Order: sequence, then C-alpha cells, then structure tokens
Amino acid sequence: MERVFIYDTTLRDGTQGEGISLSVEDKVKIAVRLDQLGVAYIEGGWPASNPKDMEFFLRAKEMKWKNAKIAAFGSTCRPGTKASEDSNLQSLVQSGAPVATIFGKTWDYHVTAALRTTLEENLRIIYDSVQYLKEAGLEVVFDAEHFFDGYKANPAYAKETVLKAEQAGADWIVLCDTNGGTLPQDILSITQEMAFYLRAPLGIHAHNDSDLAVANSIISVLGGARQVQGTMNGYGERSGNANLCSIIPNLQVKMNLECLPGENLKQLTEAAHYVAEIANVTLRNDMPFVGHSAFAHKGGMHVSALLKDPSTYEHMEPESVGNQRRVLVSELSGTSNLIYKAKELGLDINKQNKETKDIIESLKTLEHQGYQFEGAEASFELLLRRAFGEEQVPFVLDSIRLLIEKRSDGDFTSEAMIKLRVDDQVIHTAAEGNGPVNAVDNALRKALSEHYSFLKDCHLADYKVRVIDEKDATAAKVRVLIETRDQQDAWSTVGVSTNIIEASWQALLDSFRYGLLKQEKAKGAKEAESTEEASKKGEAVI
Ligand SMILES: CC(=O)SCCNC(=O)CCNC(=O)[C@H](O)C(C)(C)COP(=O)(O)OP(=O)(O)OC[C@H]1O[C@@H](n2cnc3c(N)ncnc32)[C@H](O)[C@@H]1OP(=O)(O)O
Ligand SMILES: CC(=O)C(=O)O
Repeated sequence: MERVFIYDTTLRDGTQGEGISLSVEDKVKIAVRLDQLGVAYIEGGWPASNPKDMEFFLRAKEMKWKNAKIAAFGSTCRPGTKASEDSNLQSLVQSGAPVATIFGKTWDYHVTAALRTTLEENLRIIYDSVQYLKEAGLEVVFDAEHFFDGYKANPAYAKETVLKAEQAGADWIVLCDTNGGTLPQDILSITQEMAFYLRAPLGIHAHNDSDLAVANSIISVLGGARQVQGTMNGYGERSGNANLCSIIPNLQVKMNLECLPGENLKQLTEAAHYVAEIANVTLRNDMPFVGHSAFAHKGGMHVSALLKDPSTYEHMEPESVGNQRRVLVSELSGTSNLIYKAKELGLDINKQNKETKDIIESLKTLEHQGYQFEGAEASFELLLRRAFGEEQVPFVLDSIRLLIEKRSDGDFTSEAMIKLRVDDQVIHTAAEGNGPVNAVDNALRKALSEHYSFLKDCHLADYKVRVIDEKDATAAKVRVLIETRDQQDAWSTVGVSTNIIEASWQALLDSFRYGLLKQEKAKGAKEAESTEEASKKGEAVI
C-alpha cells in the first residue's frame, strides 16, 4: 500500500480557530494521542510566537514519540535580514524539533503588498531560510503560502519561489490554498503541473472557506501530493482547515493509501472525540465518519434494507473508523426500526407480533403529540418494555404540591412537597430547589433514597425545554428532555405537556424508572455470571 504522510497542525493552525485555545498540558495530551493514532508529523506550534509554544517543544524534546516527528513552525526570515540572524528561524533550531516548517510568499501580489519587498528579495529570503535550517540539520517543510492564488496570478514567479526552496534543500514543498477559495479542478491541474516541475515530494495544505478543503486535499493526492496537512475535526482559522478525520478514512479505505499504521484507523472516532474534549468544543453529531450520527439510521425504509445488508445504506463499515451503527426510533420508523432496537435490548419481536404493531402505533401517536424518542432512548426502551408487560411500579404517587415564592427582597424560592407510597409505606417529604423542577427532583430523591440506593450515584446532567406549538405562546405545549448520569452511563428521557412541571415530572419519572431498570439488568447479569462460574467449577470437579 502506498503511503501518504499525515501532517497534523491541530496544535498550530487549529489553535488559530476562533474559540480554540490550548494550554501546554492540553497540547502535550493531544500530541500523545495523535502519536498513538499514528500520524507522521505533529506541528506543535510557532516557538517564536509565544512562550507557551516554546515550552511545548522543550517538553516534547524530552519525550519518546512512537510514530510522529515533531515539527516547529515559523516563517522565512524578514526582508533585509540574514537568515542566520533572524530570531524566528533561530528559535526553530532552539526548539529541538527535528522538523522545521516555514511558510514563504509565492504570490507576487502578497510579496509587494503584505511583505512590502521586491520579488527578488523574497526569492533570496526563501533560499537563505531553507538553507539555514538545512545546515542546522533539520528536515525542512516549505509551506508555499497562497500557492494556488499565486500560480493563477503569475505562474512563472510562483514556480520560481518553490524551485528556490527545492534548490536550498527543502525536503517537502507543500502547496497551500491559504485563502481556501480554489476549486478542486484547479487544485488537480496545478498539483499535477508542480509534480512534473519539481523533484521534491509535494504536500497539500487546504483551508475550508469554500467547504472544499477535504475534497481539495484528496484531489491533490490524486495529482501527486504525498503529504496532507490538516487538523483534527477541521479546526482552524475562519472556516477551518482540512479535516483529517474525513481525509484519512477516504484515502485509506477508498483509495487504498496508507495514512495510519496497522489497525489504527479504528482509533479515529475515539481520537476525534478526545481532541474535541480537550479543546472544549462539542463535536457536531453530523460530523462524517466520527460523529455520533455518522452511522445513525432513522427512515424506516433504510432500516428495513440495513437489516438485510448494511451496505445498502452505509458507504463503509462504521467499525473501520471505530464508530458504530445506530438505529433511531421516531414517527419515521417502520417495524424494522423496532425490530432492530428490540433485538439490541434482548426482546424477541418480529413483524407479525401484535405488540410490534401496537408499539409503532403508539410511537407515531406520541410523536404527533410532541414526544421525540430519537433523543430519549431510555423513554423509548420503557415504552417498548411496557408493551411487553414489563412495566415497573416502584411507587405510587399521591400528590405533589409546589410553593413558588417571589419575595420583596428579590429572592425567588421553590419548595416541593411530595406524598407517595412504596410497598404500602407512606412517605411524605419536602425539599427546596433553585427552581420548581429542581425542587421536585430533590423531593423525589429524598422520598425514595432510602428504598432505592442507586439514586445516590445519579444526577441530572442536562435539562432542555423546547416549545412545540409556538403560535400558542404561553399556552403552548413544551417538550422536556432530561439527561441523567451515573458513574458509568448517561440516559435521556422525555416528557410533554402544556404544563412545564408536568412535562418535567414525566421525564424525571422515566429517568428514575430507567435507572431502576439499569440496576436490575446489572443485577441479572451478575447473577448469570456467578451461575456460569459455579457451573464451570462444577464441571472441573467432575
Ligand atoms: C498562513 C498562516 O497561517 S501563517 C501563520 C499565521 N499565524 C500567526 O500569525 C500566529 C502567530 N503569530 C505571532 O505570534 C506574531 O504575528 C509574530 C510573533 C509571529 C510576529 O509578530 P510581530 O513581529 O509583532 O509582527 P506582526 O504579527 O504585526 O506582523 C507580521 C510581520 O511578519 C511579516 N511576514 C509575513 N509573512 C512573512 C514571511 N513569510 N516571511 C517573513 N516575514 C513575514 C509581515 O510582513 C509583518 O511584517 P511588518 O511588521 O514589517 O509589516
Ligand atoms: C501555511 C499556512 O498555514 C497557510 O498557508 O494556510
């Protein structure tokens, strides 16, 4: 399998994205994860830019890297200065990184308008800078900034700039679509032309301003590029950089080009989420390949075909990138969705079951009323089990009273009083909260915690309210989605009503019931395990 060298610039160009800021510790963690994933290069930052980036390199120098080379980023020397006296170039050497990546101007307009120097001086600084770094013993990557725009404006000059870098000994010439405005057909023809013109291996660095960075990177590889620069999840300045999480599986699975060693592609989804977590960015569900919804199927027709053969509605196996297939249930479901979900839950149903038809009908009716089960899988499981006669009645509610008080000092207080029965024992208790729903939640927990100890480990992680019939203003129905977490899992439940407290109560109740179900399942699994162990021991004695 031919190799494409993956060059990750999440820690440099990625941090040029709005809202992305990484501490040294964050950078080290991400670099370690990228090295495990198996990328060929990790660009750690620009050591002359700030002390944080320099500190990263000083730490990276002391660490062992299994797969990746660490690259330090900078620019060509300033016009009018010698490369050897340029502090930015010196810091690349001082960083201790084995690879230096410098960007240089290739667009004649940029040379005169931004760098404010002559075309000749620009050629000089490119040559001198690359030569200086080569003499210092570094592998040198020359990022040809604005190459495609430069080529269109003045091809002879653009070609001369990269030829200078090659003559000075650059190990890679990376063609950059810096403004991200180039179309794939131009990327292809210009890469092909440069592959013919240069001896040094080529790379591509694409920005996503036209939503084409992934396509442009792939087509550049088709045109001869053998290094692809990009970032995890496409983080980067403006609309981002080329997203490596899409480029890598496309190249590796569909074009049979090796980007990551061995079976490492299976780590991609986990690595993408890990980087998002450290960067403190919520990864969009619809991210191709690695998103939570990337292999989620909702339409009944699709699920019906999937059950026959997943390739009918999947372009590749989700497991190959470490993701997984999911089937959603909603008003768009057919019986196939139900059968799939039920199988996952260990319930045996088929198209002929009366229960199957009843569940589909009640699902569609409830969704019509405003419930939404695709985001509330725990409520759906309870619905399914109820249809099979597995409903739990852990307590009987007598009443809930709420006291909401707005005081003259400005305080708004909420208190819930709850009366319920567990096994004929009447429990009557009250609790305060920072709002009425919180007060009800606290009161319910207080009332039940003695009987149901698992409640201690559960907490409300998210609470969302959505108005369903907006035109009815304050008389509209609301849908409440609650996410509950314990030490191992998270589960979501739903409630719908014209009264927000009632909708919240339904969702809270489902949350509690699901927690209980989870506990029973865990108990069942443990018992089954010990029975199996006991029977194994018995066999051994015989
Ligand atoms: C396409 C890219 O993504 S390139 C990377 C862009 N990333 C960043 O800029 C983030 C890190 N940058 C920084 O921390 C700062 O900009 C620094 C420390 C590098 C420089 O800061 P300053 O010295 O204050 O300069 P400032 O940022 O205002 O301007 C950049 C200077 O570099 C010059 N410059 C731009 N490109 C190049 C180049 N390829 N070679 C040499 N000099 C260059 C500009 O002409 C400008 O010079 P001027 O001040 O004489 O006009
Ligand atoms: C080098 C770089 O980041 C660019 O040209 O976009």
